[in-house]
Amino acid sequence: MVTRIKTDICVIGAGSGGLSVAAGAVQMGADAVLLEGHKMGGDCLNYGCVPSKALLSVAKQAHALGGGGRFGLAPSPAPAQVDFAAAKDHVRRAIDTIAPVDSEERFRGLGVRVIREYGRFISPTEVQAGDHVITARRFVIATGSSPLVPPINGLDGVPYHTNETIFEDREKPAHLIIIGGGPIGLEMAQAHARLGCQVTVVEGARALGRDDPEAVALILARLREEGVTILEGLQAARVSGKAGAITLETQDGQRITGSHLLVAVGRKVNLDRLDLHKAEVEHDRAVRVGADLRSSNRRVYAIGDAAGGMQFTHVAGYHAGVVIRSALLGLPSKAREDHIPRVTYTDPELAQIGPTEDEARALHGDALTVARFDMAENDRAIAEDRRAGFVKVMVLRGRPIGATIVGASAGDLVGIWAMAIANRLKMSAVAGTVLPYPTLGEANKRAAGAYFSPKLFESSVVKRVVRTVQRLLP
Ligand SMILES: Cc1cc2nc3c(=O)[nH]c(=O)nc-3n(C[C@H](O)[C@H](O)[C@H](O)COP(=O)(O)OP(=O)(O)OC[C@H]3O[C@@H](n4cnc5c(N)ncnc54)[C@H](O)[C@@H]3O)c2cc1C
Ligand SMILES: NC(=O)c1ccc[n+]([C@@H]2O[C@H](COP(=O)([O-])OP(=O)(O)OC[C@H]3O[C@@H](n4cnc5c(N)ncnc54)[C@H](O)[C@@H]3O)[C@@H](O)[C@H]2O)c1
Repeated sequence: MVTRIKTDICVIGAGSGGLSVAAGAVQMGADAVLLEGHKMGGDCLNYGCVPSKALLSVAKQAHALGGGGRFGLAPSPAPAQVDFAAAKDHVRRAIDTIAPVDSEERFRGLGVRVIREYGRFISPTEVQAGDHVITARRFVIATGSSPLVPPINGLDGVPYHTNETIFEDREKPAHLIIIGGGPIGLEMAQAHARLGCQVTVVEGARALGRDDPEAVALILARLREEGVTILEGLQAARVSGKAGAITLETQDGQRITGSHLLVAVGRKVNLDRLDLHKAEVEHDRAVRVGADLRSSNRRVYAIGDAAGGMQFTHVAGYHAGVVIRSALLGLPSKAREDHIPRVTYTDPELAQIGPTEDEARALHGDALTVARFDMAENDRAIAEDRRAGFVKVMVLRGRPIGATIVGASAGDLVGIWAMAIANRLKMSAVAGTVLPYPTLGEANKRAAGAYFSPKLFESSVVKRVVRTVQRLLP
């Protein structure tokens, strides 16, 4: 028998974006229904950010154990003796520790009606989930994305991992072949290499191809030093073999044999189950939305990965805020992308916000100034021997529009530029901030200082003024 529910807001998908909308909605007094067909917490908690960062952290510890020699500590064997299954226990513990925050129980407690079924539109104003039919004033599609599995010859005949299975596997791969040198491919490459696996990355174009080439070169050099083989400009064309002995053949005929295979070639938005045509919601590879995140059906919003822009947890959370303002308060609300940072958590980390140097030069030509500071000159980086990297800031008419940071803790360091760009602050706001010494964060202030140095120290006008003032002073 069908149960009919009427609500203010029906959220489809309980991942990073959907959970934030549902929690915000009930806490602000709206009635909300939340649909989830699979695991509460979505990709980030179960198959994405959390397990990948947990595995990277074990790998970092293992790597550190092998690197004491340069500090005069008795060197341990490198790589450290790794209990791979125990590393996966750490991954599981991290997920289990966070899971209650995203759980059905917590959301029911907040007052959200949670239905553990996949939802599909049956009309422009109704969604069916199991034997529930939900009529809502507003719908939010927050269905996320899944690993894209490319049509590589033979792939369906061999066992392979995606991000949905690799974190579960407790058996240490002797040789992991990774198709795709994007953030997933490279994070997993470094994690596995540091845990004692042989790793080969096969990348069809350029690894981390959307990022600043100078920063990427630094990361690839580090990965190669650590033993990762990275083959660029080689499309995977065919795979064959069986568990434990998988051969990948590239388009130009090179053959690589490994024990395990990870496919990490991008994402496919989860739209298949939604019957979007019944809701008159237009889509291509994602739901088509405007800056207000509304689709062709004004009652229906799309957020996070489903909205087709930047695919990050913090973007899904930011979208949730935009939708809440519009759907709950009826206020005009638009999403921006210019102030959104992204970070790849290799070691060194790579953080980017706004355009890269090349992109900014193409957009603004001679009006652009690039301010830079090398981590090698940061006292804390020297003290800790973490000197690789730099801060580069793209500046237009005195305001930062982009930043690239590569180096230790780049993901944390980029925060100050995220704040500056989000609030359209001037470079003087960063240059004029006093930061504690010695911190890596001072590199940001020094980059801002580098922007002003030529104006201050190479200006004949400044020199003339100072000389005049000095003559007049008693
Ligand atoms: C390996 C990996 C590492 C990552 N690392 C990071 C990182 O470090 N930092 C970062 O910011 N981002 C990272 N990401 C990206 C991040 O995970 C996603 O951008 C984020 O999870 C998107 O949130 P979302 O709410 O759009 O979708 P999701 O979190 O994927 O949630 C969507 C939910 O909708 C459900 N669903 C789908 N269809 C339906 C339906 N019809 N009815 C009901 N429920 C449905 C799904 O089961 C899922 O639970 C990573 C991704 C991967 C794969
Ligand atoms: N730290 C983070 O925030 C983080 C980490 C992981 C993933 N993510 C999110 O997940 C998204 C997906 O990551 P991803 O790494 O899977 O995708 P991606 O699209 O960023 O990279 C995939 C790579 O695979 C290559 N490729 C495609 N087909 C190929 C083939 N047949 N042979 C060889 N190479 C091929 C592409 O050239 C590309 O470089 C990211 O863009 C990001 O939004 C974020």
